[in-house]
Amino acid sequence: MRPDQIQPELYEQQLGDKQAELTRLMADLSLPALEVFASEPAYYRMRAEFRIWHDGDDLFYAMFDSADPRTPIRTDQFLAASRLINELMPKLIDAVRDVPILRHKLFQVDFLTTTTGEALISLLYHKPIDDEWNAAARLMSDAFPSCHFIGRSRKKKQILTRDFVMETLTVNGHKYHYQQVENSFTQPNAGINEQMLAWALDVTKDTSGDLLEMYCGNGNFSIPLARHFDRVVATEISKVSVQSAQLNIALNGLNNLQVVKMASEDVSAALNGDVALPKALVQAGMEVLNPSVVLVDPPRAGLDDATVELVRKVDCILYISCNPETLKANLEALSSTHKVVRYAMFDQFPYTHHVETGVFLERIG
Ligand SMILES: C[S@@+](CC[C@H](N)C(=O)[O-])C[C@H]1O[C@@H](n2cnc3c(N)ncnc32)[C@H](O)[C@@H]1O
Repeated sequence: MRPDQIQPELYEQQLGDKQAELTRLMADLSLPALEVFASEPAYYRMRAEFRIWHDGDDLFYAMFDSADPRTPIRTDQFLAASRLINELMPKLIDAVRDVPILRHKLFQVDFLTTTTGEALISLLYHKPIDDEWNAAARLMSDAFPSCHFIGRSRKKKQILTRDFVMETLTVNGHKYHYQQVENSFTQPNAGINEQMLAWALDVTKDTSGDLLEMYCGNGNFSIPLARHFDRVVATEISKVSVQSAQLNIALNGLNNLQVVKMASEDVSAALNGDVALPKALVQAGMEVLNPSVVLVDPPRAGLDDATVELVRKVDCILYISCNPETLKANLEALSSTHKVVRYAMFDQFPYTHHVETGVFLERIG
């Protein structure tokens, strides 16, 4: 992405263009009216990554245009990133510039921030980092209260204080607390995420019984949704995300949500009866789970055939998608048993062609 693509004065127009594009793509499907959720037009991304460009003893943040990937675009401020990232950007460059061990061979900086004012800053190096680097980084970090620093070089990660931030999201007046770990999946646009969570609570408000969730990440959806259900079993492939989800369950005082580390393919094979139920699913209470809703939030590839067959067995399907193309293919496959009763577009990634979509399906007849 080029920084000059962020043009808040054109926000409404780009949102309208995206809505038109999504409507064109989905034209063959039978869908209810589209609910459109707008982003903040600027300062909406809680994380951002920048390359570092060196110019003699000076250095600056750089971004690249995919059409011209060799030419750095100096990026002193980035309107898409949170206000806190914009505040930290010049402060960090000033702190690093005059300390050779921090500056030398620094090639990337990653920021992860929260709506509550915490920041995690990762400094990535093309050189080994050692105790001397650690001491210099600690000295620098004194000037950055509420910031946590990580140094990375090939095969080495030095965590100065911690490698996560604590986020609090407010949905319908309730506060939900989440640990978010460096390099693990988190929804980038906190404002849109709060709107997605409110929408997921709204579409499931009249359902009761149990919830089965796949691709649960750090429990982003599971935690607010658990209040609508008797029991929830959620699954996820990433060990780090599962550990965060376990912590987040405790942080939010839930006792009806179990998270299992397992690939969706294995969950589907077991629940479709192709293989015996793995011990981890038995221990999570899957044998007695009677889901009235299944929630899926897969990566861009969408649902594989076995997972489509699994979700088809459940009366209601809540599907959050970051790729309308694969969503469309999955909806076509599900159209013989389910109909879409709610349909929403969330502008998670303004000024890009990416769009996040939510659909809620009910069994036909
Ligand atoms: C789009 S993210 C959604 C995460 C979460 N629902 C959220 O809102 O933050 C997709 C998640 O699917 C997980 N994932 C990717 N491939 C998977 C697989 N084959 N089986 C299970 N989980 C997978 C990723 O680790 C990631 O956490």
